[in-house]
Amino acid sequence: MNEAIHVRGLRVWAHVGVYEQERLHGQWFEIAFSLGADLAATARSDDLSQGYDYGRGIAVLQAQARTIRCQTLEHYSERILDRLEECYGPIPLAVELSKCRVPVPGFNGSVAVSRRRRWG
Ligand SMILES: Nc1nc2c(c(=O)[nH]1)N=C([C@H](O)[C@@H](O)CO)CN2
Repeated sequence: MNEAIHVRGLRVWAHVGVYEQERLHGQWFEIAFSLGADLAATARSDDLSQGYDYGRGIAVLQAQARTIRCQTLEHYSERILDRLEECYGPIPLAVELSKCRVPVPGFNGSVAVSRRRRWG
């Protein structure tokens, strides 16, 4: 993929987790997503209507986070890709979804899954 828009650091509170407590109380996630796209038209014209507005993707994922209920990062990332595809059409998409504080005793790191559709 030669050209892309990268959105990083989108933090959302979502009710996702294998444990019932995670789904009940919710927790922080961080989303990074990329839109594989030819940016030349917007670059030449300086006209966003000829390209991809990353603000729309941010807004749809913020809205999704408020309502989604599921167990695994894998499934949540699939649903994120579904939403981005609804928003932008069948373009190359990539997402990295991180759980910011993982409820595993003695572990203070984060975990992430990365997924792609139509990407290289
Ligand atoms: N492959 C995965 N493994 C686990 C997940 C997950 O989403 N994908 N989630 C959990 C729990 O929700 C975690 O937060 C604490 O154990 C466990 N393993």
